[in-house]
Amino acid sequence: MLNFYVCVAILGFITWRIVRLTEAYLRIGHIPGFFTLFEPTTAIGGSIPSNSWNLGLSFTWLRKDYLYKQYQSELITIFPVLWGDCNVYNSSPEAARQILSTNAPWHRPEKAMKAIDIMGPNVFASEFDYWKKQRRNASPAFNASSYRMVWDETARTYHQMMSRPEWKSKAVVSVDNFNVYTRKLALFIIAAVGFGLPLEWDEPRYNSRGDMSAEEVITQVSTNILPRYAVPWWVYYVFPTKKLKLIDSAFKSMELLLRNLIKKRNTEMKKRIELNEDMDQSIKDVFGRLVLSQVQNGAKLSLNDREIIGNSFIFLFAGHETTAHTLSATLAMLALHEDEQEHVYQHIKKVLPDDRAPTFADYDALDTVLATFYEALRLYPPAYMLTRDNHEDTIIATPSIKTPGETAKIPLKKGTTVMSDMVGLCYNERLYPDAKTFKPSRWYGNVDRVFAFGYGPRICLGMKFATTEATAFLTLLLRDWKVELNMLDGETKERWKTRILKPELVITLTFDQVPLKFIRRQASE
Ligand code: HEM
Repeated sequence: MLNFYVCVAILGFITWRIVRLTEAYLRIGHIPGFFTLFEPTTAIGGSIPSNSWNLGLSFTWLRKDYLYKQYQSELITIFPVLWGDCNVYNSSPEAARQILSTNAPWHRPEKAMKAIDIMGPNVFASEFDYWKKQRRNASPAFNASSYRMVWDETARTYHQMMSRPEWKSKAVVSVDNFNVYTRKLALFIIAAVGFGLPLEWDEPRYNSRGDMSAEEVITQVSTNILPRYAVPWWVYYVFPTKKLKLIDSAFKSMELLLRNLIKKRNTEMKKRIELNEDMDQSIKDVFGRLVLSQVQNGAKLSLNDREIIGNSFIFLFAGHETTAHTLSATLAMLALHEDEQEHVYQHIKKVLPDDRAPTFADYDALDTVLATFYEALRLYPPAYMLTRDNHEDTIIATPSIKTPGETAKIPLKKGTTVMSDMVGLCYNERLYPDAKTFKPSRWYGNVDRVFAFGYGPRICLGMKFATTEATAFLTLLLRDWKVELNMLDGETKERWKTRILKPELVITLTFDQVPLKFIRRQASE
């Protein structure tokens, strides 16, 4: 009898898959592609490493040299036989622009956004008119005052880092994993400017009562977003493991922390309004601007407490690992390319003669510094996949690869999901000639093609936040220190690169370890 039920279940499953695959084939079968067992973005497909029968989450990176070339097409399809949806992957800049631009019938998929509204509705996880309300409210909080604050906080954090015993008065500093520093820096800047909560470098992780410090709460939240989303609430009660208790406590503490901060800022602002103070000039942090808007316009027109908490969380989610890893990648690339590092160093000295402290007013003049960050971002794009669902039958026009000079018109039916593959796009030779080479000069006076921050109305809200932080940090660090690779005995630069710069693609594209060496520069250099 049991065998009978097992056979029926298997037959049912096979029929269901055949129906799903046939339906998908009729919809997107005209685009070349291939079969695999599991969809890479499902739990099972993503957790099995990339091999001949399972693509794995990192396949766009591992196969970047031939994924699209083998089909002579910049759009391809992937049909998972056993589990998951059949999707289109895109590496064509023209197609990406059409899909991500205004008025297009393309929207972020609901299921992907569920993972990122775990602390409240926010600009990233919303769509249609509700997104417009979110973006209209959140955008003004990212302005020249907040960028100036990003700059100043970055400088403050850099000097705190330099006053640590492992850096202070040292001529050479060998670091096993520079991500530890860039993660801390990015976290500090989001805490200060995103939440209005300046942190101190040396604060202990736990206080004497065993409570987590603010830094520890934010770190735990930032590193446990995936388990918080994936583990159902009842598991915390049925299997209260140490790890789950820690995650639960961190998320609850974060919510309480932000709620208390809103209350405190709200009360302070109301008092200042009564005293007729002009707060438009004095409130610089993003969080403060969101609370100020609530105080001035009421929760109906602006964001309510849950939405402010949801957005603060999203700034952490979207801006922490992305900025931190790109900073490490930039330094790694500059250590690999000494000529480029020397060029940037000479430029910094020219912009900042007499060792004066750089300020936000120098941002534009330090364009060569920013160009190195853009180039590292292109080579290792942290937001490696931008997903959109099609809500109407559409035709995408893109230059034909098979017949150069002609335009390929590709019909995409309603219900199709297109993944804009940032690795594919950032290594597209049509857009970036000599794409594998680290060439910061490709960005001089030309930043229109920075795809790694997205495109169109949903382009990264924190773009200038991130580039300001990067320019400030890289300028300060490169002026004081020459960066080299921290290599194993007898290792070559190429071997170091192959060993270290092999990214993992999970929530974002990250590196496990980035070992670097810093040589203090002499004033006369
Ligand atoms: C190197 C650093 C960063 C990279 C590479 C990056 C990349 C991106 C990309 C590609 C998108 C568009 C996603 C899509 O279209 O589906 C995006 C959106 C977003 N980013 Fe960033 N980001 C970075 C830093 C930041 C920072 C520092 C913040 C905030 C402090 C931030 C906040 C956001 C928000 C709120 C959105 C959603 C915008 C919307 O949907 O309207 N990002 N980011």
